[in-house]
Amino acid sequence: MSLTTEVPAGEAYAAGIPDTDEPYGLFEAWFAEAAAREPNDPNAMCLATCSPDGWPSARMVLLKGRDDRGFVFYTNEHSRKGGELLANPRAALCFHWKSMRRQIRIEGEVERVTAGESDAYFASRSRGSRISAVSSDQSRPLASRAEFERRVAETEARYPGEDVPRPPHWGGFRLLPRMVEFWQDMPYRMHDRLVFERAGEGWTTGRLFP
Ligand SMILES: Cc1cc2nc3c(=O)[nH]c(=O)nc-3n(C[C@H](O)[C@H](O)[C@H](O)COP(=O)(O)O)c2cc1C
Ligand SMILES: Cc1ncc(COP(=O)(O)O)c(C=O)c1O
Repeated sequence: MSLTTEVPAGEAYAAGIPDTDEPYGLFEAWFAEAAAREPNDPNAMCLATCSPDGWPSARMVLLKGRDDRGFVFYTNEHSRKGGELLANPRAALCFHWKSMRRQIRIEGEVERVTAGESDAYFASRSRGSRISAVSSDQSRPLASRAEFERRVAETEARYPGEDVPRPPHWGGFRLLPRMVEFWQDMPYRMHDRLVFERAGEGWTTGRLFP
């Protein structure tokens, strides 16, 4: 069974989302199409977190890994999102691929990835991005751009070689989905929505009114 349909450029899909009994195959099919079509960052997703007293916040992050456990992104744990995730480890993700008129929403609990996973990902980043991560107190007030540039120069001087160690507060989170919803634009706003909810080791599935 094919999980995807060719996207007519700039038009809505004629056919709806195919029935399937688990979400990951369909996610991979849509993600592969997005990677082939989107002009940049097909892995960009909106991450929503919530403070323990109920204030939500949302920002974009990049998906850096996916397996049967969940969806992985990397950030600074001292940031606003990091603090919220550590205090209230529940989150939501939202992909929107404009050229394909598709959305995927994912919700679930969040856990830290292992230090080994974070080390491996950090080591794969460019030297400049590692220097930047070490130099940035992400989400803290910054007096001026010059202050950040001075910090970057100090970090470069401290680590002249390739080895730029991962800060202990910089690492990955994995969202373990308990809900995944696929949304596809259809003519006259008669969109198609296919939702999956975790049920033990498997999934229940159904459609929602658009
Ligand atoms: C397309 C895009 C991708 C981004 N990816 C990440 C990311 O993977 N990790 C990250 O920490 N910030 C990323 N950012 C920056 C965040 O959106 C945000 O500005 C920053 O993490 C601070 O968020 P916070 O104050 O809510 O913690 C990205 C921004 C954009 C626009
Ligand atoms: C501050 C920050 N950290 C991490 C990332 C994750 O992406 P990468 O590891 O490719 O830099 C991004 C991406 O935009 C980012 O802006």
